[in-house]
Amino acid sequence: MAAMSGKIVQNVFIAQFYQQNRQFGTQYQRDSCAPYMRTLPHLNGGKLARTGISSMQVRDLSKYQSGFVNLLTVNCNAASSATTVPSLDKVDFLKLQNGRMLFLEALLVLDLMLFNMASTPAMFNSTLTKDDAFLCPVDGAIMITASHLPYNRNGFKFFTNAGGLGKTDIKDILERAANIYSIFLAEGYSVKKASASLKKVDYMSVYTSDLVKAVRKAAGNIEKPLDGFHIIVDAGNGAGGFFAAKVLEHLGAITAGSQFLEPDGMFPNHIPNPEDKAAMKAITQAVLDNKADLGIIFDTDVDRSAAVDSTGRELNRNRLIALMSAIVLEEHPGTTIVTDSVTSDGLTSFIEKKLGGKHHRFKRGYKNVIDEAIRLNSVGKESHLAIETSGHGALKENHWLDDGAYLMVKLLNKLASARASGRGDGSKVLTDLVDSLEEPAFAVELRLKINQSHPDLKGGSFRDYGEVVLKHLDNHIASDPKLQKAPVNYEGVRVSGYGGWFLLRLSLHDPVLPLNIETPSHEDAVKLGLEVAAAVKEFQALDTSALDKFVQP
Ligand SMILES: O=P(O)(O)OC[C@H]1O[C@H](O)[C@H](O)[C@@H](O)[C@@H]1O
Repeated sequence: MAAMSGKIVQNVFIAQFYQQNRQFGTQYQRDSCAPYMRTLPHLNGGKLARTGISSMQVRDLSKYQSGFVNLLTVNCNAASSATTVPSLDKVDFLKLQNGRMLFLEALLVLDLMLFNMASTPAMFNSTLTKDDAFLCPVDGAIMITASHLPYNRNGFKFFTNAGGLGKTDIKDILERAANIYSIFLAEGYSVKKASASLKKVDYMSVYTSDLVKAVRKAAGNIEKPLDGFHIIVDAGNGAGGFFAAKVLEHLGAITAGSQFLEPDGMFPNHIPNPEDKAAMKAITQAVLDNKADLGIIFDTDVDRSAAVDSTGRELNRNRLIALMSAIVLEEHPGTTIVTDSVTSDGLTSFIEKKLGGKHHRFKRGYKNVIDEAIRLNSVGKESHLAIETSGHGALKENHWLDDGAYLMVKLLNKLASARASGRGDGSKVLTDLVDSLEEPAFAVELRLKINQSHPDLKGGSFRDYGEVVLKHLDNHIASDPKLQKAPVNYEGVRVSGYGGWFLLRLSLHDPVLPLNIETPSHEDAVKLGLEVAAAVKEFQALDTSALDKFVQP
């Protein structure tokens, strides 16, 4: 994911663009994203093959917007910002990069629908699946969310069935916004009038009923296939609270003890992130305290998830990948599982030796893994699952939509079908599937910052600098007989040694080189850490303090 720096405009707005790499038809995406061009061709009669993820977010640091998804908030903010309109007419829109103007543009569409609070996958789903009553698939969807980032990092996400937006798309949208804004100024601006065309719909009920149907179907069309199961949801005060009442309870599960279901962008309890230790501790504790069968945790906008079994064993990161691989490989023997780059060696042996599948360890970044799985299929290499240790996961059967709720539905299917076939062992059915996964005794991630203002960068970018560091490390490894470079590697420098491995790579968005180490012991990890420290010590702009602290005797 490439990031551009934010800019302060008239001390009122700060915005940043976050973009991801994309490999698909930018021209088509640009055209399909113009909100007032409603001639988007619908492929396959509405059931659309997805070619990517919406990946542009215009971030707005308004402190009044919370960190979860709420399209109603867009409406309210746009209306309340009307008082600031006069000061904006002098603004260069291309510098503004602010979401409010995009809302003005959206107001020109006919058939504009307001979904209220929704999850990221639900928004995307609305561009993919057919529902005549809701005019779905819609041509485009826009949401406001900070994803798992703090409340002051809200942004706009744009969804079309064709994938995300590129830099040129953003420029194009802002130019159109500038034009439309001048028309508004000339003809008289009225949010009230424009809002009258808004149709408020409860799209989440459409989306959740599909999830419910999927579990019922997997259990042989039983109405309440989870009858009596006690399943706890922790939404971390993000947007995922719906899963308890709208999915689990409809399937017959008891959800007592579920926590932090009420959206609160200040996240007063814990960060909604299935990789976060405090978050995993909170759901684990809730499962144990309530003697529940299973715990489910989502990130803020529900595109990531993880679970906890009845014994309190966390099913996240490599374990969640192993579990999903076991389920998918039962359905599609021999298929390729695409994962991010920081996955364990033990996961590879599990997928390949135990499950008979293929592990394609690719790059970090959910869009990267999904796009790679789509590419593999396009060249005749079958893949049904793309999944990251972060908890993002997408299945071919679900239009390659990275949907944390759908991942959990796959686990529920397993519970429900086991129950239906008389093997009602609760979450043991799941845990047994990953029993033989070998896990490292020691794992750590250290993030080494690049000081972008250091003279050592010689005016170049942090990326260029990071690449030089990686090249240097690569050469260092080649001359060390104790270390072996991974024969196949798509990102950074991955090296085996001392019974474990390390990977140093560039962060997708930050001026940081994350270093992951997994070894049989802390001592072995220190040995690998010392190798890296020796190789990078001459790079003055690299802040190695985290590594230095780690390798200290
Ligand atoms: O490269 P990093 O800084 O570790 O961040 C990588 C992560 O960034 C975001 O959280 C994306 O949603 C993830 O898909 C990605 O894996």
